[in-house]
Amino acid sequence: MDAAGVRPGELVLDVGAGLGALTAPLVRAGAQVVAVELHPGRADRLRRRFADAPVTVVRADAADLRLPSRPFRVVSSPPYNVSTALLKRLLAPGSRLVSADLVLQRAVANRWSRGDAPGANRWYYHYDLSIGLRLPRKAFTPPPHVDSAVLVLRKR
Ligand SMILES: C[S@@+](CC[C@H](N)C(=O)[O-])C[C@H]1O[C@@H](n2cnc3c(N)ncnc32)[C@H](O)[C@@H]1O
Repeated sequence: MDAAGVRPGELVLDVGAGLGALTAPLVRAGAQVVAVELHPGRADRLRRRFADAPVTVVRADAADLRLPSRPFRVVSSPPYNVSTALLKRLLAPGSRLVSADLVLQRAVANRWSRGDAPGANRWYYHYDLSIGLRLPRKAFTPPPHVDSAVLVLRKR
């Protein structure tokens, strides 16, 4: 969250919002948040938890996301199995994405930051991609089988 540098009033998507671990600090930073969550029970809990906050909860598949028509940022820890589909969607022509800070499987984040992802060369004209915080598996409960890292995208 600190590294993302979200400012008050910015529109931020939290994709795979879970129970709101990132949604809550985004609200504290003053963001207008769209929390996307596929699981119906978690989406309901998010709605209840953020009923009085500037949070819109959308029950949707991250791989099939409708993007905002105005500039937006993404701060998210999405499910690993939709990482590639989500990145392609965020970087598709016409996207108003300004920046993204995504917790991904480290190998996937490294591949994208090296420009070694399918069709990746296209977006290097428009975005800088780099590796941010490295997160060991023990940073999560329960620990996954792989390490993670934040893939940082910034529009040039
Ligand atoms: C890795 S957890 C992250 C939860 C929370 N953001 C956090 O940092 O603790 C991913 C979340 O994505 C949700 N999810 C799984 N598949 C999804 C999909 N296809 N679209 C949207 N959300 C999905 C899961 O239900 C889960 O809550």
